[in-house]
Amino acid sequence: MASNPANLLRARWQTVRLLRRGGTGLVTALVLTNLLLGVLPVLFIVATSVLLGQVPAAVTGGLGSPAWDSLVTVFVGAALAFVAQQVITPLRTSLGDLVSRRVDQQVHDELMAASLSPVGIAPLEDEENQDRLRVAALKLQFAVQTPGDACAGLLALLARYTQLLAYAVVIGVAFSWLAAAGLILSVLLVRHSTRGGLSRYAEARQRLSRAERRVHYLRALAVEPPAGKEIRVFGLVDWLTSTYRRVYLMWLRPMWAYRRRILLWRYLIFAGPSLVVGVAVFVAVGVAGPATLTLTQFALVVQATLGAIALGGYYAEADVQTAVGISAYDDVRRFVGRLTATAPATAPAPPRPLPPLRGELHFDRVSFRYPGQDRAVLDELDLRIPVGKCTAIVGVNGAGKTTLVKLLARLYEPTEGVIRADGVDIRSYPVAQWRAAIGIIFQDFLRYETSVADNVAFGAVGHRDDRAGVRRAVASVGLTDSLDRLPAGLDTPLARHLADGAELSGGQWQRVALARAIFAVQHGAPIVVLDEPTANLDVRAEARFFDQFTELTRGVTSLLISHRFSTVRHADVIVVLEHGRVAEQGSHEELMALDGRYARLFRMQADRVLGPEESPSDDAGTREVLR
Ligand SMILES: Nc1ncnc2c1ncn2[C@@H]1O[C@H](COP(=O)(O)OP(=O)(O)OP(=O)(O)O)[C@@H](O)[C@H]1O
Repeated sequence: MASNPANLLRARWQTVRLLRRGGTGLVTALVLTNLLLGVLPVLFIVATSVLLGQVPAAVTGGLGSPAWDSLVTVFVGAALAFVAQQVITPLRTSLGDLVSRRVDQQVHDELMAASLSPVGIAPLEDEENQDRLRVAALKLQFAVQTPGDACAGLLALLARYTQLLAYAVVIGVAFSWLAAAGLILSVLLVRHSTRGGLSRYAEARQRLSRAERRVHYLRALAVEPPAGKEIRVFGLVDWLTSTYRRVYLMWLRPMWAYRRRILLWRYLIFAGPSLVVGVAVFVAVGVAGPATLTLTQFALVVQATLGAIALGGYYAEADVQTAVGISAYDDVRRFVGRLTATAPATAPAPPRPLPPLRGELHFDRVSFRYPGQDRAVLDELDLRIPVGKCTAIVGVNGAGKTTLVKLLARLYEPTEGVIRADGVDIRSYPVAQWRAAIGIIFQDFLRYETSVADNVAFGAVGHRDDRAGVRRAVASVGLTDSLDRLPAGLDTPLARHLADGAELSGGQWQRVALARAIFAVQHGAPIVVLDEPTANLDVRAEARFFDQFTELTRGVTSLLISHRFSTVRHADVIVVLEHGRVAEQGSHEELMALDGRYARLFRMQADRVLGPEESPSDDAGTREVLR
């Protein structure tokens, strides 16, 4: 959150507007309870001061005298004011919690809607967006000083400031308006230092959020099961504890410096003068009071002055909540704003329905650079993928194979050039419709913590009820037997921590993902893309999968990305990608005959399988080995 006053004011105003989401009835009730909590302490000191003033007359009049009766009435009034405060304070807390949770729920919805809104994923990967989102989402997730808390805190301030105003009125009426104004001024000065300091503190925390992210990452390494294996096996405990300590201090030391500068010095600078004013008023009351004031007035002014001075401090129910919560909501707003401001993928022509594909997918001089990166991953790539055939893409790590798939799925748009389907720019089709035409299994496919059936059916979510189709897809990847052994078959949730949940092996998960792609094909996806589909499969499973896959994807345009040549060689066309361009393209036989990069890579892998002496020299033999 930017520290300039205009931005601060804007952020506060946004939070005030957020209050509407708490519901009119609930917010009104919270406003009223806060106003009451502002007035009741003042009523209490008025009552007790009057009580004190009436004591001499009541003592003189004795039990049962009118003065005594009046004393009792005032006492009851004071007691009522006291009891009402005790009753209303927890009520205010509960109402505040309700408003807070209601507001937070809606902020969560806003955040999710915004995160899901961009057509591609580039805005989600933006570093600044990530930092803002992480901080705001963490606060929301753990309900720590959330935007909702800021709303409840803002209303809690009503109670405090109403009280301050009422004390000032009491002092003005009973003693001196100048003293009242002086007191208000001194209290507001201290408040300014406290609140301003807290806002800046929240801002400083935002500035150090990257360092904080690293602290959280290292903490997670220590406590989360996936990292637990390697940390122990590689003996990384000492490394982890010392790195954590170093990184934590790298975050904490500037935080301490900020705290000293922002909180301590600000407090001393502002609190000093205000203390002088407070003491001056108090001395004036002490000196002039006994001569000019009645007993009631004297008690009233002393109590009101003490009460007002006590208000010049930190408000536990409002200060951190508003400072941090307002900053959290500002982060959410900025994140949402940046995402919605991201230009939607431009359609060069009015959207049109997707006709059946007949010819080719063409990456027409496509260049691509990831946002914020200098290096072009794809460089005027000219690649033609024949429709209805199986094309394999090979290339060294980082050659841009997965990037190519992300562009095809329109998760990013090319920096230059156009991707065409049968000559038509794919951006002229509605993005949802285009994506529905592609079944993609990414290398890092998602393992949804839901049933096996859902994990498969998410390949064509519109056909989630097609249990027979799910079973067919599962059978085609050879998973039927293993799944039958699960507690609830296809309905078994794939997460150990869920009731009756199960955990699958890496290879079983990969088969589930492949079944997802097959399910998409069953439901008419004309293009299927598999990124490293067999990396976790054993040799038999791989061979079986390809027999089935060829059968099931007959007529479908399939794209295989793999480092395993036993997978690649099944393709009709093989493309070697290098430095973001096509280096070679042809069938396995053609590329072997060419004796270029592909042939070299192929032989290298054969050598690894059998050793160079046994490595078959002729192509037919090599094929046999790698099958
Ligand atoms: N989200 C991203 N932001 C920035 N750079 C990225 C991103 N994703 C990938 N890259 C970079 O783009 C380059 C190509 O990555 P890509 O994943 O397409 O390679 P690949 O050919 O699929 O590699 P591999 O065989 O290792 O899977 C790499 O240098 C990588 O560092």
